[in-house]
Amino acid sequence: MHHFQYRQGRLYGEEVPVEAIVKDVGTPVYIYSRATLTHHFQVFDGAFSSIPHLTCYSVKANSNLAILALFGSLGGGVDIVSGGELFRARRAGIAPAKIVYSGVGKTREEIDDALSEDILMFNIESRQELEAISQRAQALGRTARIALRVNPDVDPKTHPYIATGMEKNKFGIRVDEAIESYRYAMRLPHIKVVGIDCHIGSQLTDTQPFVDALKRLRILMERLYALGISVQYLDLGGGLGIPYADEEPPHPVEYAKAILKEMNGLSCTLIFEPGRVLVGNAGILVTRVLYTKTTPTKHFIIVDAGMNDLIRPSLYGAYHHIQPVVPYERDEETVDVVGPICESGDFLARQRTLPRVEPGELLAVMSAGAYGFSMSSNYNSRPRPAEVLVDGSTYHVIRHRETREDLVRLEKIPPM
Ligand SMILES: Cc1ncc(COP(=O)(O)O)c(C=O)c1O
Ligand SMILES: N[C@@H](CCCC[NH3+])C(=O)O
Repeated sequence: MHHFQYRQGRLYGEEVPVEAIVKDVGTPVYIYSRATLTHHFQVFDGAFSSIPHLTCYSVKANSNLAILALFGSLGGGVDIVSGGELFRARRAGIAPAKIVYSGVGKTREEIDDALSEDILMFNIESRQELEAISQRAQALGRTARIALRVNPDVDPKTHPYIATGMEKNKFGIRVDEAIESYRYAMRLPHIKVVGIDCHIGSQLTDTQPFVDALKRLRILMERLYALGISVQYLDLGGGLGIPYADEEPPHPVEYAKAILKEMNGLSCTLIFEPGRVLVGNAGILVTRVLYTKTTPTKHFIIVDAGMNDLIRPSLYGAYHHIQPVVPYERDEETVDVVGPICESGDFLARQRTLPRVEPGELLAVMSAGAYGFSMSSNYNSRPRPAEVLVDGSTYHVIRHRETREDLVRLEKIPPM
């Protein structure tokens, strides 16, 4: 369910015509719907209302302060993976007691910042990291609450670049090393073992891998319990997929049912780190057609958004539905929708059947709310797009379009 629908032949974000936003803000522009974001959060969070839990939105999916503040206002916490994300979360008013910190490469400076903020929990990904956090906590006179991120070695059946819970991935600690690591953690000064964590991958379209991972974590928890180590938090990560094309991922309620069934009376507070499922279909990227071009083998639609603005098609071969902002009856053709970047890998769609579009026309790239702006870059010295949050019949620019001055702001020419 999302709030980007046609009304009287024009695409709207909630009550606002997309063309009106473009007239004001230009293209390319990311547009998000507050009603959709709110609905998605409430459905996900509400699905677990029968047990103690904390929904920690995964900041990397879309890191705009307005989005973080919105989820914060709905009772959410956050999952962070860097000092930059910690800074954003705090700036958006997220309480440290609702922040969990994952990631394989936390630096000393980042660890110190998170210790000083007294976040809820570090999700530890290696022995060396555990030692580093213990040392820093001791040096700062703090106690670090920790969970070990366990790699349960289950196949999430997703794109290999975004599978994280298999033995060959860099993430987490192997299940058979976990017991020893927990015993070790219990002996370390200034470390308080409070949880167990896993995150097996992203864009999962089946509940089974989540259930399989939970089964393995349960067994581990029981073994830990037998050794006198009990944990208060069970963090199951994120990963629930969304429909981009014809995928049929489980509804959050179905996902919750499968998890709650497998919990089977296990008593602890569940933590979730959903990203994509909350924001993916709550955002679109609007781009303008610059030119069309036909070669002996192809029709190209050249638009003003490129792989620097939305890298998912180029990086993962990901599908994003593309539709005209003002649709009307016309012939269709099979096209490549490409950007202005000087790379043949710069495309938003390949071999796609679309209505025959004209230069100047607006296209909406759907399902662009997750890993869209947050993965954008300035490649080819392109200022990054504006971001807009629609709220009923009004809208707010929640990030201004970058300027050319922004591009060179941090650069300096040394004496020549
Ligand atoms: C540790 C961790 N938690 C949560 C997420 C969010 O994943 P998703 O956007 O698939 O829900 C990710 C990204 O895959 C992650 O690496
Ligand atoms: N960036 C990926 C998801 C990666 C999740 C990070 N752990 C995507 O666009 O699908």
